[in-house]
Amino acid sequence: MLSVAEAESLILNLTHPLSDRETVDLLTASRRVLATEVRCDRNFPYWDNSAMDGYAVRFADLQNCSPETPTVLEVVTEIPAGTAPQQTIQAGQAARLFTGSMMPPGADTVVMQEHTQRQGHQVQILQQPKPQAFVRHQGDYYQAGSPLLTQGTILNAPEIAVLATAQCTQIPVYRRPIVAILSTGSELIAPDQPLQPGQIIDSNRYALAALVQQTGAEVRLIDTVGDRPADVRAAIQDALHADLVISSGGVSVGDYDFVDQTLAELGAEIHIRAVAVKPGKPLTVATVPTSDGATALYFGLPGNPVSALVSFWRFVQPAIRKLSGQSQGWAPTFVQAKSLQELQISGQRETYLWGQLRLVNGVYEFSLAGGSHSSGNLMNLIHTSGLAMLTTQSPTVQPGERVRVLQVRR
Ligand SMILES: Nc1nc2c(c(=O)[nH]1)N[C@H]1C(S)=C(S)[C@@H](COP(=O)(O)OP(=O)(O)OC[C@H]3O[C@@H](n4cnc5c(N)ncnc54)[C@H](O)[C@@H]3O)O[C@H]1N2
Ligand code: MOO
Ligand SMILES: [Mg+2]
Repeated sequence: MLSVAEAESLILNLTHPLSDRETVDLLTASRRVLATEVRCDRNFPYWDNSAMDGYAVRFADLQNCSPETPTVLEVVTEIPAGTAPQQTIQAGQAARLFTGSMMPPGADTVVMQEHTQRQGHQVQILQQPKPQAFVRHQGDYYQAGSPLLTQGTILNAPEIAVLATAQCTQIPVYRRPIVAILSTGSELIAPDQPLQPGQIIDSNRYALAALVQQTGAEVRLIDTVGDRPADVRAAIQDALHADLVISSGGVSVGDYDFVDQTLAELGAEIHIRAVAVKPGKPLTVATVPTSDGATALYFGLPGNPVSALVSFWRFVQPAIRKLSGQSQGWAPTFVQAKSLQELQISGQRETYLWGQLRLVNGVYEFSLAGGSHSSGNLMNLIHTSGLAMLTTQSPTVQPGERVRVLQVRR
């Protein structure tokens, strides 16, 4: 059986970023992935400007200014923000200006208003400034033509602000991956149907749809299918129009587990059948030829609700991130946390225990979910924000000891 690390690297090697692009505007760019490098042909700040409401002065005019020995300057012009200075400041002169106002030629320093006393057309400078004080110089923060944003960056508020400032209003991004979601199982009913003995309400469909959306991909729901080979085959063929397929159920060794067999019939190359991980041991990863000559990446997740979610977080989410064109940050985030309880595993599989991860006074703390850690128990998954990882080399963690925790972004 493959180790988790082997499965992870195999999956990432099988995942090829999409190259199709589309254009979005600044208001629809959130969480999209930039498909090109962006440079700006302007400096930032665009021009020297004031960081304070006050007076633009010539530093050379000022000597040992204090309330007792103020320098008196002639205020020859006013420069409201948004206007261009009309006048060069000469020796003995000052300009009234405001935060964001352009610096006038001749002036090199700003004195904040609180350090001045205005008297008609004159201003007294009551405190000696440092040379160039409160001037935000052209190009201090960014020099025209240098790289600004790299291809593959996820666009969040800071990056969108930068794009707006660079006057980049039509933004090339990668198209979102389309992810098909398919639940298999003759026992499954939809949540709005009456429950008959032996049936199970399909929860994986909804959990996986939420996770796929949170990962920035587009969901394509395939009709839930019973454990009949012909139906499973038709459903998988339907799903293969997507870039990536996630099915749940039917990947173990039971008589009604038809996913692997169906994939093989469809010409798939099956790369993974099981991983030494708990929960989530039966995991099918395949590449399947599609009718239009492309290849879809197929994840057959185990049906148990916890196994399906943990497999998604550990293996599928990184693949969707890579598929999306993100240049980095595909891998799950692991942090070192202090365990609040004793953690213990048995058996030979790398094991993930779910619970809550909190940052308390700068230290991550992991609190194990109460109740049964069974892969069929989705009830105590509520509020899960971390999965503590225990390996066969160190199968126990004492309260207060450190443990690696996979951070589940909420
Ligand atoms: N003899 C063995 N039996 C099992 C093994 C094994 O190694 N040998 N592995 C066990 C493990 S571990 C897991 S995990 C499961 C995986 O089973 P399948 O992927 O084949 O899934 P199913 O048999 O179809 O269902 C398992 C379980 O999950 C429930 N389920 C399925 N789909 C959904 C859904 N959409 N929403 C909610 N619940 C779902 C299903 O009713 C079953 O209870 O196999 C073990 N068995
Ligand atoms: O590996 Mo299964 O996912 O433990 O229940
Ligand atoms: Mg089964």
